[in-house]
Amino acid sequence: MPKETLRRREQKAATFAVRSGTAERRPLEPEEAQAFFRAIDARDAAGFGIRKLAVLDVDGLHQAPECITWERRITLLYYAAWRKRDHFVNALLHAKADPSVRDEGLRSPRPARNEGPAQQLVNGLRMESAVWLSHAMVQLRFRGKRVQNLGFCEECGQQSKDRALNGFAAMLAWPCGHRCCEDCLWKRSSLVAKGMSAAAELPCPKCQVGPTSGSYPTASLGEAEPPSEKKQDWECSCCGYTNFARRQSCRNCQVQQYSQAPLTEQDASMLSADKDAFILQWQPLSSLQRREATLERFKALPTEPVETDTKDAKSRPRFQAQHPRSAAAAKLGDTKQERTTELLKVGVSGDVVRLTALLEAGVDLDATNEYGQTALFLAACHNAGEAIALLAWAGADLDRTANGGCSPWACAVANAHQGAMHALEEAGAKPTASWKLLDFDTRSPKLQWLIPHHSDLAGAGSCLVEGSFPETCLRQLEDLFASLPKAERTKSCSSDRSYFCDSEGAVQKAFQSAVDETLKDHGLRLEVTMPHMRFLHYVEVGGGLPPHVDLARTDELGRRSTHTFILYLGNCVGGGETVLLNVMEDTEEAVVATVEPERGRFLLFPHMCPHLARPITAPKLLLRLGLSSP
Ligand SMILES: O=C(O)CCC(=O)C(=O)O
Ligand SMILES: [Fe+2]
Repeated sequence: MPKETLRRREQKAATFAVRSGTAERRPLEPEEAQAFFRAIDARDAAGFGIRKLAVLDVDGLHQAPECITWERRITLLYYAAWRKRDHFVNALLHAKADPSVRDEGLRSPRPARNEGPAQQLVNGLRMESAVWLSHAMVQLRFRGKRVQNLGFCEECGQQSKDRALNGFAAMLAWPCGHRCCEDCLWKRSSLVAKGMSAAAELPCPKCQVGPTSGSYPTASLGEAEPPSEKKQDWECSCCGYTNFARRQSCRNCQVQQYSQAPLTEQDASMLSADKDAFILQWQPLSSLQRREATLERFKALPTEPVETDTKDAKSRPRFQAQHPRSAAAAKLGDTKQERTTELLKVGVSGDVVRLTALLEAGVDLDATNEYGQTALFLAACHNAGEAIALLAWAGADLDRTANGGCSPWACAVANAHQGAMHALEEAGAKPTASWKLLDFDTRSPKLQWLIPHHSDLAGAGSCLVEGSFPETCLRQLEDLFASLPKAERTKSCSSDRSYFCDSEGAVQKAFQSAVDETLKDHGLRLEVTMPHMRFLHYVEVGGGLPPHVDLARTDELGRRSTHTFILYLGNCVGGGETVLLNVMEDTEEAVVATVEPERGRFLLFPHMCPHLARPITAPKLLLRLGLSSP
C-alpha cells in the first residue's frame, strides 16, 4: 500500500477515535509537556499531528513556562493561544482540547466523555472562530488576574475575593472593567449558543463589549507610562509578554507599546455595521421582494465549481484565527449546491449572524436536503427561534412540509420547542395536526438469534424478529413510503431510495418498543435515536447488493449508530434474501445466515457485520435505519 494512503487512514482512524471519545489517552510526562511548550515557541509542528495528539491527554495541566507569571499550571492550549500560534491552537482543538480547562477552575479535571458547554460551543463553530475564541479567553484570564481583586461577577454576583479564598481561579475581566466567573461565562455561552457566532464573541455579560475591544483601564494596571529617556524592557499591557526595549510592538501579540487597543475589533464593528446596513436596506421591501432579491443573487452562482489553476489550488493560504463575526461572513459557498449546504447548516445551528450574511450573498430559501427539509424546517427542529424569525422576514415558506408531510409547526410542537413555536406563531405559520402514532403491538415478538451475541464474529448479536408489527402499522408505513419522492439514483444504486426523517418521533417510538420488547429478556439494549431513515425499493429483476458493511451515522449529539435495523415491507418470493457473512466475500463458506424478506419481519445486526442482498426476482421493499448501543 502506498505510504500516503496508510498515513491518511491512520489520521482518519485517530480523528474518529477522538471524535467518538474512544481514544485511549495517556497523561503527558512533565518533561514531555515542557518539550511541547518549547515546540510551540519554536513553531515546530512535528508533534502536533492528530495521530500523535489522539493518544495524549491534551487537557493536562503542566507547570507554566517562565514567561507566564500569572498562572502556576496551564494546558498546552492555553499556551498556544497565548502565544497566538493559530496553527497549534487549531491542531489542539482538533484533538478535542477543552478551552475551559484551567488551574483551580471548576472545569478541571475534565469529566470523562461528557462534553462541557465550552466544547459544545466550539463544536458548532468554524475552526477560525474557535481559535479566535481561545485567544480571547486567554486574554480575559490575563486581564482578570491583573486587575485588582475587587468586583463582582456580573452573572452570579459572587465577589472576586470570595472566589480566590475558595481556591478558584480569578475572574475574567473585560476592557470595560466588568467581571464574570469563567464557569458563569461558559454556562451563559451555552444558553445563547443558538446564535453561535454571537456567543463565540465572548461579550461582556453586562455591556456586550468584546474581550479585545476598546481600551483597558490603566489606573489599576499602571502600565502605560510615557516613554522615558532610557528605554527599558517593557511588559505588554495586553498579554504580559516581556519585550526588549527596542521593540515598538509586542513580539507576542503585535499590540503597539503605548496603545491600549488591539486592532482586531475594528473590522468586527465594521462588519456588524455592514450587517445592520443590510437589514436596514432591505427593510422597506416586502418579504416577497426580499425572497426574490436573494434568489436573484443565488441564480447567478455557477452550478459546477469554477476551475482554478492547479498551482493556485495547491498554495492554500495559511490558517488564521478570525473574529467570529468575520468568520461567519466568510466561505458562504461558491456554487449553488455549496450555498444551499451552508444555508441548511445554519438552519441547524441557528447562527443568525451567518444567516444574515447568506441572505445578503444570495440563497434559495426553498431549497431542501434529501429529507425534504428546508432551512426553516430545520430551525424548527432545533428550536432556533431567532433564525426562524429572520428566515420568515426574508420570505421563507413557513408551512412547507418535509418528505412525509410533517410541517415546521408540527415538528416544533412534537418536540415541545417553545422558542420555535413562538417564532412560528409570530410569523403567522398555520397550526397543523401532528402525525398519528402508529398502531403497534409488541406483545409477542418471536426472536431468532442468527449469530449469538457472545460469538467472535463481527455479526455477533444479529437476530431476526417476527410478529412485532400488526398489519395496520405496516400499511401505514407503506402509505408513508408511497407519499415520499424518489431520490435521484446514483450510478452504484440498484434500488430506488426514498428518504424520511421522523421529526415527530412517531416511528422511532414504535420501533423502540419493538426492540425493547425483543431484547429485554436478554439483558441487551439498543436505542432508536436517529430520526433519519430510508426506504429501499428494488424494482428491477436482478437488483441486489454485493458484500459490504454499513456506515455509521452520527447524530447531532455526536452519538454514532452501531446497528442496522431492517423492516421488510413486502413478500419477495424467491430471491432478495439478506445474507449475513463472516468475511467480505460472496462464497458459500462465507454465509452465516440467510434471511428471506417476509413482510413484517425485522432484522438487527451490527454495522460491521459483512452482508449482501441477493438479486431479486420480484419487487422488494424495506425500511432501514441505524440504532446505537448505549
Ligand atoms: O436489501 C437488503 O436486504 C439489505 C440492504 C442493505 O444492506 C443496505 O441498505 O445497506
Ligand atoms: Fe447494508
